[in-house]
Amino acid sequence: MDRSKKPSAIGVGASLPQPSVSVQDGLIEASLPSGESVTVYLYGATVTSWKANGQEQLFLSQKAVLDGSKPVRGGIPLVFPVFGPPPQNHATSSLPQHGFARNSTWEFLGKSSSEASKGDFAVKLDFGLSHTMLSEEFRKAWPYEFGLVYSVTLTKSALKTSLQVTNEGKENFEFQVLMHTYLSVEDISNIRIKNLESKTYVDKTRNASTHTESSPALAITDETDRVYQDLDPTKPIIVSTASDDQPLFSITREALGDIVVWNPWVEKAKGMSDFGPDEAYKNMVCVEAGSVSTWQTLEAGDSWEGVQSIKSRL
Ligand SMILES: O=P(O)(O)OC[C@H]1O[C@H](O)[C@H](O)[C@@H](O)[C@@H]1O
Repeated sequence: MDRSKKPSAIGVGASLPQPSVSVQDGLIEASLPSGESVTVYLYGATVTSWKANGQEQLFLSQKAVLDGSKPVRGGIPLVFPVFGPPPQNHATSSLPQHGFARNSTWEFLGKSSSEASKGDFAVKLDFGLSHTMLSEEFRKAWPYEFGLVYSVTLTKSALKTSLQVTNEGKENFEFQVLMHTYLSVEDISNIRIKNLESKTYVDKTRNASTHTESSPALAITDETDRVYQDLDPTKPIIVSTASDDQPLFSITREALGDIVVWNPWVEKAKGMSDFGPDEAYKNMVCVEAGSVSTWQTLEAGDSWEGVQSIKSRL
């Protein structure tokens, strides 16, 4: 008799559904028994899909390039160590727009899972990037010894992304960081963004002029590219529907005091070769948690951590 095939009490227990993680061809996928899932490319450690409540929550352009030849247009690209075009006469001056994190290949450091209560799982995926892993071009352009650990945690109710930056060298460096989240929405005209009222913002569509937000519920009706500054990270940014005031997303942050709101609208969308279809600007809004209005200085040996947590359809 083949005893190895005999069912046992332990065997029955072990067959209860568990989170699963698959790793193949530069792609990590995790899913929970309750149906939520997340997909992360090693290229850029870019989250490209997050499914919750039976629906995709992130926008990914149909023309997004996924072969590692350019940053992914959609999902959650990571911006580090500079946001936007680098300033002149700064340590980041020779880097491309938004730095190198989104266009470098990260390593998968591993997974862990926990069960808060019966059947309520969390699965965490960790990714790493360090100085020696960069291309020669990026290493030369930003010669600091750094370590990044990016953790993506999927639970039934939320997707949490946290980035830890460590200065592993002997000299201080300055950085900016941003989680460039492309949220998927059905119809941009029915979207309102709350909890920005009375905050100062820089409008990049109007010569980087400074304004104060007057609206309690921001509507996107044109090209929008604003950097809201000095928010209370623990106060959630709420993305809701205009028609019935239903909350779609709630975004809390730790140590990420700025929020960028971006929608390319008609002309800019047409002008991006990797954005498509042209009309897809109606189905996305970027609400990007970051620390970009000033520079973080990291002393030798020190670490810093920024966290974003997105809940969907509360
Ligand atoms: O085209 P990318 O380099 O991906 O940048 C896309 C967008 O990112 C951010 O939201 C910036 O505020 C925008 O100014 C920029 O256009």
